[in-house]
Amino acid sequence: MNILDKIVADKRKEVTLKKYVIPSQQLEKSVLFERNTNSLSQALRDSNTGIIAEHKRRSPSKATINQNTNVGQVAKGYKTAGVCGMSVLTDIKYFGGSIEDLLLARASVDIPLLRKEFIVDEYQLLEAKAYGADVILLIAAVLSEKEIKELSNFAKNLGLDVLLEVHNEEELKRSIMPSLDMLGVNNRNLKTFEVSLDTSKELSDLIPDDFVKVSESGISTIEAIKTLKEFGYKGFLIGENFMKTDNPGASAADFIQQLK
Ligand SMILES: O=P(O)(O)OC[C@@H](O)[C@@H](O)c1c[nH]c2ccccc12
Repeated sequence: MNILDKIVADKRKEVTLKKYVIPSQQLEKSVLFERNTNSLSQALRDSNTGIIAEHKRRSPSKATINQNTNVGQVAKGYKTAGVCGMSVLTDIKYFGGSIEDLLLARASVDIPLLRKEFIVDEYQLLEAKAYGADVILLIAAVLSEKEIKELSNFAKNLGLDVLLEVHNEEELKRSIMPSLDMLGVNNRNLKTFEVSLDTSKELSDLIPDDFVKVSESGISTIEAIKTLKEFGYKGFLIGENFMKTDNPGASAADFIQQLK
């Protein structure tokens, strides 16, 4: 079993338990369920910088990145920095996040928020909406074409933007469908943790122009963004490079300033 299989097996158990504790009907009663969402794909289309900044305490590939964060403050810092959106990791076991992190970010800022999670069940989409998300991530490596279709349509009906993440040509080819807003290429292989920006470069031509292209992971330099832009990317998902500093918001601000 690779790490991704383990994460997904644990996730299925977690979702089963959560359904008992907080049934779907209860999620639908959340005041946030009625909230009008903000589109990240539109924000990226309108932007020259395209930064999506992530809140990430730790990861299986890196252990601790930053355990002393106040997610509300990080969200405000990212917003002030001028990011297009913020990604909030909500997985507890492997990334040290929580669904409450999403809620705290929502209470602090009005920018588009991405629920960064291993989504395997519609329940998690109801939860995303109920806790204030605008966007959800679907990971092709853990979903069939049918699952991607069902989950993305379900998300669209809730008014959520959909970012579909791929890592290779096979995943990309079976995943392209109209219910997606953004196609993300993860430069990190979630099974081996190997990182290479070449993944984004190699797959860019295969992504139809109607989708906003996002490059994810391992981005830490202005040079990298300039190169990725030449390959058609409009969005850049950055976690560790900001989170490893004492002040993620300030480091995002400094980065975005240099991009302008
Ligand atoms: O910290 P980085 O290398 O900048 O990466 C951020 C983000 O791309 C990464 O956290 C990520 C991309 N896809 C994921 C799927 C699940 C968990 C995490 C991720």
